[in-house]
Amino acid sequence: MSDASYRDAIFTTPLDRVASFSFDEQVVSCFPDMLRRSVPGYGQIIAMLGLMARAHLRPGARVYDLGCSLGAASMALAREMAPEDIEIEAIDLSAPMVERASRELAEAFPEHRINVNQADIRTLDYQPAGMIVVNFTLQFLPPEDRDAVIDKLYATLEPGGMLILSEKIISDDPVENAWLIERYHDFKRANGYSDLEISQKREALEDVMKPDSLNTHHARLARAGFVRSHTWLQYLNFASMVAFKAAD
Ligand SMILES: C[S@@+](CC[C@H](N)C(=O)[O-])C[C@H]1O[C@@H](n2cnc3c(N)ncnc32)[C@H](O)[C@@H]1O
Ligand SMILES: O=C(O)C(=O)C[C@]1(C(=O)O)C=C[C@@H](O)C=C1
Repeated sequence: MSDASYRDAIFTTPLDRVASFSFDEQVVSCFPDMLRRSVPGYGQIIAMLGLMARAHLRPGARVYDLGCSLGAASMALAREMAPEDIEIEAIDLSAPMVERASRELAEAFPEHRINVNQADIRTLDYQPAGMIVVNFTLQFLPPEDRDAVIDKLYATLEPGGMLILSEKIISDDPVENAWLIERYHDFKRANGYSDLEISQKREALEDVMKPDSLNTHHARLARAGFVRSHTWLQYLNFASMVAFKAAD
């Protein structure tokens, strides 16, 4: 497969039956364009990851990139950190994502210690880490599995460790929620998606992606043991949170 990135045209034609969204070859081939045009704040979040690592990571510590897709977060971390200062474990369940991410990361950062593995973040055998990035991945797990994953990530972090959790969110206030979704659809239209593409994508995601509210996320983080968590970015119905484990 070529590494070229194509324009996302997956939902441009009317479909008799819209299949559930999955991270297959078709999505892989247009994924950077899809993220850029579909996730408000995506570029800003990625750009901050290296700076967060610089500010908080113990030199040489392990960092997990969970649901790494094509490795954009790992790339941002490697760009900012010297090879001896970071060891990256990038994990994804999708074979085509892992195949392409491992090739591109090895080409771009031959000196860095970056392992890309196909695995389920719910059952992964985690090793101690200083930082964990979960960028738009938790939302794809069944809601009943999310508490246990966050508990595992808490246990994986070293004292003083940091979790970055980015997610599509809902608002607990129905009026605010409807407004955010309407403006999000405006955002997509402004980025070249048609009404048909927007509605078919929405249908495809309905059964596979169930966003939580920020309150639910922060309550889950607190319950897991994180000493503090806050939302460091919100752009429409997309947000990124940071959570810290207490230093010993
Ligand atoms: C929206 S994408 C993540 C984008 C990526 N983190 C970035 O910043 O560019 C969600 C990814 O999570 C992966 N994923 C979904 N469920 C997973 C699971 N249980 N274990 C590992 N990866 C999973 C998908 O294959 C997909 O590549
Ligand atoms: O297009 C949407 O409606 C989205 O929610 C965007 C979103 C995401 O939030 O992860 C959904 C699926 C793809 O992984 C890329 C982006």
